Amino acid sequence: MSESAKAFLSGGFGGVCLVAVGHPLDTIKVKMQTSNEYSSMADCFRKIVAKDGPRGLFAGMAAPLAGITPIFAVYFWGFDLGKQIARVVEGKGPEEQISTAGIMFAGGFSAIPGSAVMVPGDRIKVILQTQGEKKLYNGPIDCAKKIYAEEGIRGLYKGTALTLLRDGPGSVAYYGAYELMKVNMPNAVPGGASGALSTIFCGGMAGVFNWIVAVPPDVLKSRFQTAPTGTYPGGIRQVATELIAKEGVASLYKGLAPALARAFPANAACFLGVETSKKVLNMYM
Ligand SMILES: CC(=O)O[C@H](CC(=O)[O-])C[N+](C)(C)C
Repeated sequence: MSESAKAFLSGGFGGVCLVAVGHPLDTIKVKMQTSNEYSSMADCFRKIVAKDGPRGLFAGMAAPLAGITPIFAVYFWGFDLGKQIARVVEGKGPEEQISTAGIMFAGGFSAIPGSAVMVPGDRIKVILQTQGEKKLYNGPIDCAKKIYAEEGIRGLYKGTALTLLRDGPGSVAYYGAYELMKVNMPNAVPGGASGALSTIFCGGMAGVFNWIVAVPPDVLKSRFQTAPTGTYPGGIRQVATELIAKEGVASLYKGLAPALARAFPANAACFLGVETSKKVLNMYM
């Protein structure tokens, strides 16, 4: 089996591990980003559980679970493709380590195919996570059908530019941090293999670096994607200027705490899933 196919399959498995661990914290993050009724993560957690029970924390999880496998498969495949491009540009062989700039390039590159598959599922997820009492949508399929009926394919791709703005720089930080930390760990082995503990630490930190960079565009994206059609004719600039004017610059970092709280465990699980499944694939294929 080719390295690209292995990157695709192990990325998909990593994505499943990430959702299983990270979705409840993602729900808290999106609720805090789109409403002012919560004073802290703990307050948000309490209010969700009081209102909807523990199930409330898992609202909208079917869409990312079904969607995250192909999304992470494509991201990790895109990263591998980016590394292959960098390797050719740098004139390196398949076993040779590419430069830091090459890794950063590959990370940013992965956001192009990654965002293309991520946006529709991500829009459905934030809408389901933030729908109030009225429950306009009966799950992800109903939500997708209604968006498509009302807004067409453009509706499903609403927020694409903001997703690229979030995941381009975010993926540079994500893959860059993981790869660079991994080769500098005390137990690092040439070629990249390392123990489970380093994978957990480097994977968790990759998630943290990703979100430090990604939260401001993510706040704008959540606002934009959940606003009624026609609210922001001026696009990204209008979302940003209105948010800053009404709620201050600090509001761009709304949801940072839950994003970081989710980032470490979810991405530690993701990279552990990726590395473990890659080892299994290497053993048998
Ligand atoms: C926004 C997002 O999906 O970030 C991923 C990490 C996470 O915590 O979900 C990283 N990446 C964009 C590289 C897939």
